[in-house]
Amino acid sequence: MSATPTLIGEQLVKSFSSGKTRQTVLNGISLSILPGELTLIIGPSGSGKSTLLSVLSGLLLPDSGTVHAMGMELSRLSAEALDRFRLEYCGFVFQGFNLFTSLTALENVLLPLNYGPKIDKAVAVRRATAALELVGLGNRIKLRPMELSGGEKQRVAIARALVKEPKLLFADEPTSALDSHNGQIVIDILHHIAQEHGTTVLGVSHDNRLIKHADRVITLEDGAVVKDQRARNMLEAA
Ligand SMILES: Nc1ncnc2c1ncn2[C@@H]1O[C@H](COP(=O)(O)OP(=O)(O)OP(=O)(O)O)[C@@H](O)[C@H]1O
Repeated sequence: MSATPTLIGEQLVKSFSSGKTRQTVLNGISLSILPGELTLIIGPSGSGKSTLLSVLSGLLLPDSGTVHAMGMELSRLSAEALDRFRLEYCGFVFQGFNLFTSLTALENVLLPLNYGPKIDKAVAVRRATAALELVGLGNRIKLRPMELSGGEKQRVAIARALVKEPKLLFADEPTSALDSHNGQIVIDILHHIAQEHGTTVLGVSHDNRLIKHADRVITLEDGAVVKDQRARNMLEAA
């Protein structure tokens, strides 16, 4: 594989204190994530998956170790530069959709375009519509979240994350609120985005049914990587 990693974590350590106890959640993790692939981090509850995603996306600083994203070392960025980095390069999809209930699908997807360089309203509407078409919702752009199914809401959330064409797309449990059919649609969309747009897509899931849809699966246990497999090898092992 000759692609240059877009996301590199080196010796990442993160602990949380609660009262007098201190829990080490990331135990010196090193990993490199490639563009154009859907990489899935799996592992038991509490193994550190969401914490790792937060550290790799700059939402959380590690106690020690470094994250290089798109060639920048995140711990060296000021708070403002880190905000700019996330606005410019990152899209986020979460389990709970986080849509504004009073806004239509189109209005929800338009929101991120209000931040960053100003663009013409007609251009913004065209881009938001294209993002909704990409997730198969071109005919539902005027509907509000309560008129959409869970799977459709998550697809709106993906369109909102995609509208700024992020280089890095982070998805934390994107399918856990969905039934298996809708979960599969969502993971197929994430896979498609990685392959067709060269986006680095990094997802976290405890849903083992998603494994076969990923290009690469990294397994965490107790804050350490215990397995790192490519799809080809997983099929051969099956
Ligand atoms: N902000 C925090 N303060 C204190 N402890 C935290 C915090 N965030 C996470 N933890 C603890 O860190 C451990 C790992 O949490 P994390 O959410 O990363 O695990 P996970 O593998 O994503 O779990 P799940 O699959 O249940 O979502 C857990 O024991 C959790 O309680």
